[in-house]
Amino acid sequence: MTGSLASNYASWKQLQEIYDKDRAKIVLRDLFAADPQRFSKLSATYNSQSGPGVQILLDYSKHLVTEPILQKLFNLLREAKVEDARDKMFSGEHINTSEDRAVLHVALRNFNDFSIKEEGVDEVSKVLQHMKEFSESVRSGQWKGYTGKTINTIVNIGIGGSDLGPVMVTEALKPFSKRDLNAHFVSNIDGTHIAETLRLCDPERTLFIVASKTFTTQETITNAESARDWFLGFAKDKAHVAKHFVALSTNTSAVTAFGISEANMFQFWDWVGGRYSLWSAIGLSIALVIGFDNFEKLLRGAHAMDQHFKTTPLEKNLPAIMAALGIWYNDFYGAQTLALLPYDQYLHKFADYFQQGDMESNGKFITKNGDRVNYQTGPIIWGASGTNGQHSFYQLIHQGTKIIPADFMAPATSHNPIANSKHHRILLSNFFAQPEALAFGKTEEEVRKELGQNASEALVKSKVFEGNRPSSSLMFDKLDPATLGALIALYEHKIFVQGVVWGINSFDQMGVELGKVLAKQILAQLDKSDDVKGHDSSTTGLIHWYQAHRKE
Ligand SMILES: O=P(O)(O)OC[C@H]1O[C@H](O)[C@H](O)[C@@H](O)[C@@H]1O
Repeated sequence: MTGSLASNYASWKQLQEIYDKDRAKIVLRDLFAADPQRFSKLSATYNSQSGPGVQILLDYSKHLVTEPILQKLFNLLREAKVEDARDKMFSGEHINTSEDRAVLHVALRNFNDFSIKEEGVDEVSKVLQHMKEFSESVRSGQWKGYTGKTINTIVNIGIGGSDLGPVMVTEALKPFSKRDLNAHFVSNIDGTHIAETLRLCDPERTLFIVASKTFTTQETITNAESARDWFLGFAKDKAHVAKHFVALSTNTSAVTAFGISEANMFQFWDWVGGRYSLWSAIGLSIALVIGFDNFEKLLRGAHAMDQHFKTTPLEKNLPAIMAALGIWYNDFYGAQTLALLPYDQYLHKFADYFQQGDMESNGKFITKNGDRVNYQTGPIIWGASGTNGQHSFYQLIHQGTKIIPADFMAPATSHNPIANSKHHRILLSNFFAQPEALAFGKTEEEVRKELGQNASEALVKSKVFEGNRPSSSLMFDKLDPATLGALIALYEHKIFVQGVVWGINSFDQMGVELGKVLAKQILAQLDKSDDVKGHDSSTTGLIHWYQAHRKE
């Protein structure tokens, strides 16, 4: 079976030929010199067609592509039937084939716009209403803790998709937050995480949000139980749990078994993937922090991007363009990673968030048909906010031996225009300078001119920047809820398009299971050295070392 492999597409083969034959000719200095219109040709502006107005500029002119290459990349998307797959997703077909599920995070932010027939979709607005009422009651002080005091701290207990989205979004939208409501996020099973967080909490004024799609995740349930024990250590009476614990889940029976009543449960559905769940009840901590109206704007911003993705021809479709460029580097240039580099401190968790979003979605070597791919699939996602990265890892991006495509992003206007916007102007001058330096570098001739005749050969060589290092630049007005919603949806759909081309199922995550199963087996063997059985000598040796050294 090789029918499902992307490398069999005619356009893939043509792209390979171009790469093999012409790549030495793809030089950004020359391409820009030859065409003064390159920026206007290879940039696109997104204007939201609904919801709060959002504009995003995508400049992709500093990429190692020509118009014919782009055309071939779009041919590839068409050959892979991306538009057809997209329509199937939006209509609720069970495109998550291994789990026989629909993939409908778009239904969570749809506001009854597209018609989607799937069980649960008609309940979305009811859950949103529940989230609205609850978040307003907590924020207004109407909701009281067991001693009659208002809530001043929320603790979201969840991991993976039940943690990263709320963490990233609440950080990104801090200017919209209720500053006197503290928000903490506990994810790690390491007892240090919950212990250090509880030190910051007043049991009379803390609300715990247990966020777990399955409500069986070991880390989350263990952390939630420890939080409940801590709380009951003060409150004593189990009846008080109702005022301090709510659950976000698809699993009603496990939630009630934990002791949280159905009235305090916010439901979602199996067609919401964990890493696509911040739009669902999993976003309750977001609604609490920024208010429901802003949460709704986040959703509307994403929905407008959904409309763009659904209706815009591929050549002008931002997610499709970004997906196509990613495939070019990943599969032809052999790039291993994609760096996400936001020049906005509020987006400092953006790369962390899309590490799960992209790598859990497209980190697969088997196609939906069961073939092993003979090409690269999902990239390694990493990054940090600018300008911090410039003082650590950018050296390698500029002069290292690896090709590292990067997405730079920045707002035109800062939420904090301090010192007369001096900071923001310095920040943005770096945002403009880095892609320029990466693309155009500095030639030996330029270095010699700068250093003068007496400079040693070695010094001259060490100061040469080869350039031709590709990047996208994304700009938006100001980071507000709708803009953030659109940006997240943009990357979600980029991931989707790439998964379709590679023929993989972007919506399961079988790869996280094996380690979990082994950990459960090992947990039962940790007490006695004689119990350690069935492992290789390395794992056995490590467990024995731990058993000999532990002091508790
Ligand atoms: O929300 P939960 O069911 O607790 O799942 C939390 C996380 O756990 C798993 O390991 C999955 O790989 C993630 O996709 C998921 O987001």
